[in-house]
This record gives sequence, C-alpha cells and structure tokens, in this order.
Amino acid sequence: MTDAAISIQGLGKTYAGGKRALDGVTFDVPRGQIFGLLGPNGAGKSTLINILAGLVNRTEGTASIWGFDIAEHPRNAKASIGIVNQEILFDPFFTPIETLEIQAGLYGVPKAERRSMELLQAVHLADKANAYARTLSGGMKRRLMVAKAMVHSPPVLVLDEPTAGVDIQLRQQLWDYVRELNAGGVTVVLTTHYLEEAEELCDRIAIINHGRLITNEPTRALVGRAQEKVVAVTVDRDVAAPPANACFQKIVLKGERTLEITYAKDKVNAGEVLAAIQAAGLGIVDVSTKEADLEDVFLSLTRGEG
Ligand SMILES: Nc1ncnc2c1ncn2[C@@H]1O[C@H](COP(=O)(O)OP(=O)(O)OP(=O)(O)O)[C@@H](O)[C@H]1O
Repeated sequence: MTDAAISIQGLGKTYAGGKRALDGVTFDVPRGQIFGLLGPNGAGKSTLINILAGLVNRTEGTASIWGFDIAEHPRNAKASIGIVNQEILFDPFFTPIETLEIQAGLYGVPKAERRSMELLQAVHLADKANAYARTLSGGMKRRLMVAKAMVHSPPVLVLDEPTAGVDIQLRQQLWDYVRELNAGGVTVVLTTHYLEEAEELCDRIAIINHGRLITNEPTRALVGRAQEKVVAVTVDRDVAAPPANACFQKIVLKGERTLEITYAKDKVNAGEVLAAIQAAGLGIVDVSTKEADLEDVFLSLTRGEG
C-alpha cells in the first residue's frame, strides 16, 4: 500500500478505433498537496480523470485512490474521491439544496452527517439554496458542481478545467475555497490551461502530452528549469549592428538603441552580459529582465513532442 493520495502505474488507454490516449503513465499525487495536471488539448487529461472516476476503462496499468485499487476496491476508491467534470451535470429542476441532498443520498451519507447548507455557504450559494438550478449563472452552476463533489467529504478532490468560462472574480473565489479545502487536509488535483493559475496554486505539477508524462516535479523546480533568460538593454548611442559575444545566445536590435539579449542563466549571469555590452564600447542607460515563467517551461517541454 502506498501513502500517496493517488498512485498511477503504467496507465494506458487505447480507445475503440485505435486512438492511444494514455501511454504508460506513472506518477503519484502526494497527500495534502494541490497538484496540477497540465497538458495541451487532447493530451489525455480527461481520459486519466475519467479512469479514476470509473467512467472509462483503462487498457493497461493500475491506479489507486487513497490506497484503494480502482479495480479491486472500486467502492472504497470511489468514496475517496470527488470529481468536478468539465461538463455541468445536474437536473435543472432541482434546487441547489435538493441537488446536494440527492447526491448525499446516492453516496449513502446519513442525514445527520449531511452538511448541504454548510457546503452552499462555502461556495457562496447559500442565498440560492432554494432557487431552481436552471436559473443559476454559469459560474454559480460550476460552484454548485464543486459543492456536489464534496458531499461525501472525500479526502481527494479532482477539478477538471474548473475555471473554463468562469469570470476572474468567481475564479478567485473558487480558488479561495480550494485553498481552504486544502488547508483542511483535502488533496486537490486540478487540470487547467491557465499556467499562471497552476503556478500560483499548485505545489507540484505533472505535464502530459500525447498521452505521455513529460514531467512531474515541484512547481518551483519546474519554473527554475527554464534556462533561457532575456535582458533588454538600452544603450547611450545608436547601434548599427549588434555586438557579438560568446556569452550571448542571441542578440537582437530592437529599435536604434535597445538590444535584446538571450542568455543561458545556468552558464552566464546578467553582470557578465552587461560587461560584454560595455566591452563593446556601449554605455548602458537602462536594463530590464524577464524571468521565465511556467509558460516558457511548458512550451519548451511540449515543443517537438510527438
Ligand atoms: N471516447 C473516445 N473515443 C475515442 N477517442 C477519444 C475518446 N475520448 C477522447 N478521445 C481522444 O483521446 C485523446 C485524449 O483526449 P482527452 O479528452 O483525454 O484529452 P484532454 O487532455 O483532456 O484534452 P482537453 O483539455 O481538450 O479536454 C484525444 O485525441 C481525444 O480525441
């Protein structure tokens, strides 16, 4: 038995028709973390989540949730996870409170242990408790989906693209709630296309592309792996042609007095780059640098794959 919240070993899926959506994916989601699962469209993220949810059958490999193998102990595995799907799914004629009560009933949560109102408060829907679900806005429906996934108090919550179509303010509220849940001990897995969000929220990030795991590491380490750095230098006179130096990976003239230099930060530091500019006889008027963010890492990791 593993201590991981989710443990995936050699997971593979070939759909009828031959599409290989997952190809030998192995990774663990440590307990207590907010874990990001990133990948371009069609990478296989939903397939992976649907396998965990018991909606798609895997072709090879094993997966366990909170120590329960999804094939050997499907009930326990299912009780250990709450999943918020991309699609909004609930009966439009039920009210939010009814929706949660019905879901709790499906999971066999005894009446005395239900906390439907508390969940609605947490997702800022208490005032809509008795409104028809069909009258809720898109963002409200999505928050209701999150509350619905939490009715059986699972230790693991999976959010598949939770902020697609949700405005910035609601997104922030949703993330506040996710952070609260996580602080209360819930392990959170989220898939997102918003790299900034993953960078801000996730302790650890796995990237899949074309059904294969490309990387799985702490967010900080992943961001730190971006080796290219760019510095823009404004000099004190017009430059006809950019100077050459071995420490520049690339140098481009942007306007008459601004040079944009790309360098490998594991080999050279900004001081050496600036010294090389001065050595070429140019005075430095202004400098600005750009830190590589997750987007850069993501692009460099997924570029050329497959
Ligand atoms: N039921 C299915 N039958 C056949 N192929 C499928 C099926 N579901 C998904 N696929 C294919 O499997 C691949 C992975 O799809 P999946 O939905 O898992 O990707 P994803 O990473 O979740 O993408 P997105 O972010 O767009 O949802 C895609 O090429 C997709 O077309």
